[in-house]
Amino acid sequence: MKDQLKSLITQYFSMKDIRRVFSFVLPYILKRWKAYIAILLLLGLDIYLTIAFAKFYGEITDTAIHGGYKQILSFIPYGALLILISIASSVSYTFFNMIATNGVKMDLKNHFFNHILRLPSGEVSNYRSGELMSHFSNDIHGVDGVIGSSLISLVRLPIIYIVVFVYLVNINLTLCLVSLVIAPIAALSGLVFGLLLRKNGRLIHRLVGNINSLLSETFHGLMVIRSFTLEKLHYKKYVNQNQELYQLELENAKLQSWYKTGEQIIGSITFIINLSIGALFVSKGELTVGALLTFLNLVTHLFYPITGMANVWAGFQRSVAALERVLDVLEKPADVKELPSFTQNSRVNGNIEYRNVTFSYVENKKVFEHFNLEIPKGKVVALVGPSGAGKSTLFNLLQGFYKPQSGDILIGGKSLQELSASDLRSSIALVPQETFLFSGTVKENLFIARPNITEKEMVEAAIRAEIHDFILSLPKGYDTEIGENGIKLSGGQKQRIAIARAILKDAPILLLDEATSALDGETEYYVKEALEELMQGRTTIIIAHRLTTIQHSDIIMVMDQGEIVQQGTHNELMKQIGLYRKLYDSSFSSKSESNLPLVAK
Ligand SMILES: Nc1ncnc2c1ncn2[C@@H]1O[C@H](COP(=O)(O)OP(=O)(O)OP(=O)(O)O)[C@@H](O)[C@H]1O
Repeated sequence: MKDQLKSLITQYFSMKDIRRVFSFVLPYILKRWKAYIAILLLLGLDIYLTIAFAKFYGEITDTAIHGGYKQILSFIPYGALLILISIASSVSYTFFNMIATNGVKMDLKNHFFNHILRLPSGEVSNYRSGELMSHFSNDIHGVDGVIGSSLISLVRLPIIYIVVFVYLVNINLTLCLVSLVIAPIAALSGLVFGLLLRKNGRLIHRLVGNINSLLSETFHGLMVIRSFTLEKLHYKKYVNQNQELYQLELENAKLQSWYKTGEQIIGSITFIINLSIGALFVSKGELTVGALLTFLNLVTHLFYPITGMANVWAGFQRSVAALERVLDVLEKPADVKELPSFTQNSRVNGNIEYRNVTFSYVENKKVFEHFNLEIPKGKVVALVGPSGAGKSTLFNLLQGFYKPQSGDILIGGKSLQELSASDLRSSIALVPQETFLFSGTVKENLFIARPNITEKEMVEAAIRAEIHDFILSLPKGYDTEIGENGIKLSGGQKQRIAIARAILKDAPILLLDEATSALDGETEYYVKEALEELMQGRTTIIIAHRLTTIQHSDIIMVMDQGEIVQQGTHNELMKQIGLYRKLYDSSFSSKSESNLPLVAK
């Protein structure tokens, strides 16, 4: 317990975390420097107005006591001017503070999104999507504590304290010294409060991240949850996490209300003591009523800058707790400098060569060791092999999603290391097993293939992919909404959209991850023709499951445990005793030849 408290206190005063957060937000603050300068100037005005108003109350009171009606009237224009300036200052302050706070937050979110898009695939797959969402929806907002008005308070509070102190010493030194006794109490209570809030803040951010992950997983895996009747279990999990969050937030609210009450009590005590002593001075004629009023008006400024500074510090702590989760992601090195985008002119083509490649996703579990494979330009190569042989990994490596630990991958003699992600990925069209459709129309989903696609090209591609008639049968044809918010397509329909995308991308290298079940016999017949046409003149690698595809490929590579164990044409391989024949026989024993899922799973 003692050690825990000690480490909490050490953390609380550790400048390392604060420095980490500041060095991160500083460039964003500097980008909005005009707004920050404006806020600083307005703070000067605010300090002037604070003193001016207090002086105004005092003087008008003394005039009311000693002077006449006419003299009081002469104060009115000055008072009105002060009010006008105060309104203008407050409106401008809100405006500039909005720019300084929300502008920084906007830039930060953009940067964060950009960074995630550039992170290596292996890194991103380690994060739960709900957790990443939570960084955007929750954690980044924690930056409030170190930017905008919170940051300006670092300058504002000490200045206001000094200015008011000097001004009040001039009014009455004794009263001023009495007020100073309160300062240590205010400082201590502020620090304790910040310490406790930091601890809770960390727990709350972590819990919100977990809750978001649970929600995201639940919605993504709803079918699995339903088929395994996990609804009750997931509901209980959610309720428990929510309850935990509620307790933490309740604790936070209690802390804050205690702190506010304490602040009010100390403020009231200071006020009463000052009023009593001040009244004594007034009765002795050492102080005018107006001067006492001015003093009482300003004395809170000897108190709240201290608690305010403690609050700012607590705000820093909360921000550190929230932002360290974001920083953990941001400090991971990105894969590419620029966000990749489609390039037409610097696409690559040629023989594809995996040269002495050693690769593992996780340490000590090599998928490939000194792996070699050459795929001739313009040929169709089918990869077959049992599950886990490394077929998909070959695709991942070729597209640069993962980098080999040693060895090299070359296209047309050029190492992938020399190619930009834009050039590499613009050269490859992938038809995956599972097609992802974005929320939007059919047209939008086809147009993502590359920029500047014409309507004519789009329709031609859809006709070739045997999906045009189906699209026309949809309520709004190519303008029908599909994806999450729209009409749901079958696996086969989605795959044909993916083929149309590949046709439109018109890339020199084609990667097909054949689905075993997405296409029925009839559709396959049509799609096969489209695919065969698409493969013409392109270097094609197919993770093949169907006999028809395998038979029409130029070379079949049989893979097992990260190695090519056999290669040749279908007829050549059938003559050999080996894995290919084994896979073929086991698949054939129960299936008809026309639509054959060949690869053993
Ligand atoms: N993202 C990943 N992280 C860690 N290991 C992975 C990852 N993806 C694949 N693996 C592992 O790498 C090995 C090769 O997997 P890969 O997906 O390339 O096989 P495959 O031949 O395509 O299998 P399938 O036909 O079942 O898709 C497997 O042992 C698998 O568990």
